[in-house]
Amino acid sequence: MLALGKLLELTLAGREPAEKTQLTVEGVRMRWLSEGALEVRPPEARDNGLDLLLSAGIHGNETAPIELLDRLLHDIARGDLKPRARILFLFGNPEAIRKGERFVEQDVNRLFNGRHEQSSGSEALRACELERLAASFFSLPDRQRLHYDLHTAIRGSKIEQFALYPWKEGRQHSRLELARLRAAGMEAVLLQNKPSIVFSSYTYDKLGAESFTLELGKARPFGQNAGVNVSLLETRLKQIIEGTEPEMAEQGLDGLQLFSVAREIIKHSDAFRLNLPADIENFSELDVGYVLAEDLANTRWIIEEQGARIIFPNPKVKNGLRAGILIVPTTDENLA
Ligand SMILES: O=C(O)CCC(=O)N[C@@H](CCC(=O)O)C(=O)O
Ligand SMILES: [Zn+2]
Repeated sequence: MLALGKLLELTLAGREPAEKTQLTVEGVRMRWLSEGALEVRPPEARDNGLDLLLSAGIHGNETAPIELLDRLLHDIARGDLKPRARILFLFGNPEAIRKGERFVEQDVNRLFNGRHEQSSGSEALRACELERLAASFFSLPDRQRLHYDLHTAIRGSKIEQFALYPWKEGRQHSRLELARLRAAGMEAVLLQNKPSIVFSSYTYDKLGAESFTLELGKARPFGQNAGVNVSLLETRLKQIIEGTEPEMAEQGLDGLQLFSVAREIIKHSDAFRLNLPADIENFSELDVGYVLAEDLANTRWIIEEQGARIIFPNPKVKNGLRAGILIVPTTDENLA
């Protein structure tokens, strides 16, 4: 296998490759761009016009998606997977990946869409670099742009695999992309309804990509991901990469559950209290009238929405950040 196929090994060792560019036997060019960043380019005659950004390890302890990208890269470097798409592989937070932690000083996934400019430290610099790498990758005209930012969650979930679909004023969510996600094993999609500071929102909003955060299961250390079944996603990604994806029925979302955001729960102060058991699962339902959280100055978050569910509850986030998302079921009537 070509040395550049070992991007994960290089990243874990904090090493630069001796050769920055290598060609596979198939004529696929692999180019190391920066720590944890590698571009794959098919021979011109085989290029099908898709630019695919695959990122993982934005949170350093979310290893199943990192292992998945590592396998895809190995296959490309061995010549077993023959890309027709241009691909940018990104391991988001190398320092945190080496430490096996979600982040070192601050959550990289709260530093996009300009937030890194109001901050400092290595993670703010990394968010800036990731924006630059993504912007440069998605700068070629007249090409399709697709970004999957792969994650695993802190806690268990009643719905194991799901996607979050960013929002932009005047832009409709695509039914075809949802059908693609369903085929890739996603059971639910959260349709966002306001701007956000996560990586997928940046590439959706500023770079015009179809972008998604994908949640694939529960976060575990390297080598302990047998419980995270990414086989449908892996098969789909290989098909997207090789340009062999089966036709998607435009209408059929095949039981995909859709949710929208009712409210984001923001932690305003150290007095913030979240009234949920520590082991509560994502997508747990909450009854109307339930006092979900309390904060400074007698602020209370009380459930008013029928069918409300909670995802990503986390009272340990820094003040000013999201400590959970309250979601409600929605329909497919506003899809493009
Ligand atoms: O399990 C959790 O609480 C968080 C899992 C995770 O890292 N999720 C992403 C979602 C990003 C998005 O909103 O699209 C995150 O919180 O950064
Ligand atoms: Zn994550």
